[in-house]
Amino acid sequence: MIRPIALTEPVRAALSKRVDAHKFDHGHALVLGGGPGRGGAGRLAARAALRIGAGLVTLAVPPVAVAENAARLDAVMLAPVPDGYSLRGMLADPRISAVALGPGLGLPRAREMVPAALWAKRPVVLDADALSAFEEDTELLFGQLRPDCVLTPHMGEFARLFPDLAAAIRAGGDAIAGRADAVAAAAARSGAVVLLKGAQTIVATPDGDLAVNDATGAQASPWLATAGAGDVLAGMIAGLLARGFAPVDAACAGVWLHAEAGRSLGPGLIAEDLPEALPGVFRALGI
Ligand SMILES: NC(=O)C1=CN([C@@H]2O[C@H](COP(=O)(O)OP(=O)(O)OC[C@H]3O[C@@H](n4cnc5c(N)ncnc54)[C@H](O)[C@@H]3O)[C@@H](O)[C@H]2O)[C@@H](O)CC1
Ligand SMILES: Nc1ncnc2c1ncn2[C@@H]1O[C@H](COP(=O)(O)OP(=O)(O)O)[C@@H](O)[C@H]1O
Repeated sequence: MIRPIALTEPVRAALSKRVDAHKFDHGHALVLGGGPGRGGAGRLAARAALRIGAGLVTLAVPPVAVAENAARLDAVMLAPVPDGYSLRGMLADPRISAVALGPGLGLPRAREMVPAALWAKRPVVLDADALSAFEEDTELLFGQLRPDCVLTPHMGEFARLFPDLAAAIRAGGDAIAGRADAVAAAAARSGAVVLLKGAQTIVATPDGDLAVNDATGAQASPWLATAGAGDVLAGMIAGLLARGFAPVDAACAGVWLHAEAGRSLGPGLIAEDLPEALPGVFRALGI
């Protein structure tokens, strides 16, 4: 049974901020960024995590990328994190309540940083290079995953981690039922929440919850097919995890708000616009 993703009243209520709360009540998201000249994707994710309401967001980059990022960031904080050892040290701070990595990370840095991020047993979003880096050894990745990890592949990344399931999707003519079965199987196999992106985005949990956000027909948002839109989604989900949302709720609410931001902007949108559209989306929801 596949349920449609909707923004329920409890989720809407959880998105608002209590009048007497302070920033640490809303969590601290850590986003890993890539090297010089590859920083855009991480910055998009970090900005999205902050806009969706995480109290603090830090972008952790290789020391050689600090100058580039310092010139581009204000509200998002910046930390030099050279290697996995250094990341583990940062994650000793229990106030860091969620981690996102993959966008723009590069495959070698992803291979080093993913185990360090998972070691800390904090909710984690794995996207882009954090998924592709394990194409040759998926069992190494799956052996470290937990139900509070959210994997956010597009179809190309999904095929790298689950080639047989991607083949089954293709064999079924890319029909929604076949995609849903494949994502459910991927969640069961990996032990994590799996979110397969696309015009119809599917979310599955290891224990069998299955949901779809259908951005076709009246809900179409075709201008989301633009570079960096997925990096923004990863950041939104990380921000919600940092705020304490359950993994499946963070994934579903993130997809819903991302699509709504896309619809509110319409033709001409680029990835940078999506986090900036969230205040308008929240206003329309009465948040
Ligand atoms: N502004 C930026 O800095 C951006 C950086 N990006 C980063 O660039 C790196 C490479 O990511 P890419 O996803 O571009 O490239 P990848 O090579 O990882 O994946 C793209 C490949 O997958 C295939 N594919 C199959 N189905 C697909 C689907 N539904 N959607 C997308 N691709 C599909 C494509 O044909 C292509 O061959 C990542 O680190 C990513 O985060 C991108 O996110 C784009 C924006
Ligand atoms: N035609 C479409 N209609 C609605 N949403 C789309 C469409 N194409 C892509 N998207 C959404 O846009 C985002 C694209 O992410 P992704 O493919 O990872 O791009 P990138 O790697 O460039 O960030 C996903 O959230 C996906 O669901």
